[in-house]
Amino acid sequence: MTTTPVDLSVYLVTDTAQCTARGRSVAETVALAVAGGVTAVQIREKHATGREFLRTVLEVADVLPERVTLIVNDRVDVYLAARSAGARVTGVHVGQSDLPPAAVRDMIGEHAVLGLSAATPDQLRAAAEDPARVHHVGIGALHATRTKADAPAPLGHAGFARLARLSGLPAVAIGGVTPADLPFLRDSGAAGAAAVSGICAAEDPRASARAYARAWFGTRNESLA
Ligand SMILES: Cc1ncc(COP(=O)(O)OP(=O)(O)O)c(N)n1
Ligand SMILES: Cc1ncsc1CCOP(=O)(O)O
Ligand SMILES: [Mg+2]
Repeated sequence: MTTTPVDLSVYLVTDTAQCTARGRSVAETVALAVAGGVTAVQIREKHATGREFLRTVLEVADVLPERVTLIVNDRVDVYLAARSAGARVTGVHVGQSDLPPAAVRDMIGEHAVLGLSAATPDQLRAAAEDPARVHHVGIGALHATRTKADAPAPLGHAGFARLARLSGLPAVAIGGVTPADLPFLRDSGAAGAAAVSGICAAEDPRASARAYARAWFGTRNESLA
């Protein structure tokens, strides 16, 4: 059983209110961020109706090149509806209070990518052992964040590195992540770094995404030089 290969290195998680406050739609923000070098995008909608959420996913899928992974936060029904509509969506991200991985896996099928939030050694162990084949974990909060009111307490670099070492699955850092964190995260074995406000609330999402991509890849990738 295989899941789609994905590159989570520079992972944009969207926030509609932050995009709107900058006078841009989520899809416009994503298009700029992709031009700047993000490799994965998660659509996260905490206040939208199902219909609005689906519309946003379809709009984003339309502007995404095939190489960029598209993940739906929380809503398996929205993921399934987007797939039924022919959109290229890669998977779903759920947290510890959302549907359990086994229920999600049953609905999304064997090939879809399943991400799970984990903030403790027990949660990491359970994720790695879960027969639902969790693909990767989101570990946070790295730093304090104003984007998610109920985010777990900040781990700091040392706390993240300890959890990433314990994780049997690829680990993405989230929560207050800035480009300055990326060399440390990469060196501590993270599979990627996720950012919301650092890109959605930026004056120039393309330049901001580029700063994350350069910090992660260096100038190995000539298009980022
Ligand atoms: C990559 C990534 N990691 C963690 C989260 C947080 O998910 P969750 O704990 O379910 O919280 P909400 O995002 O649903 O508020 C994430 N979304 N992405
Ligand atoms: C969704 C989520 N999960 C843990 S922290 C967080 C929000 C991160 O937002 P920001 O990158 O703006 O700090
Ligand atoms: Mg969730």
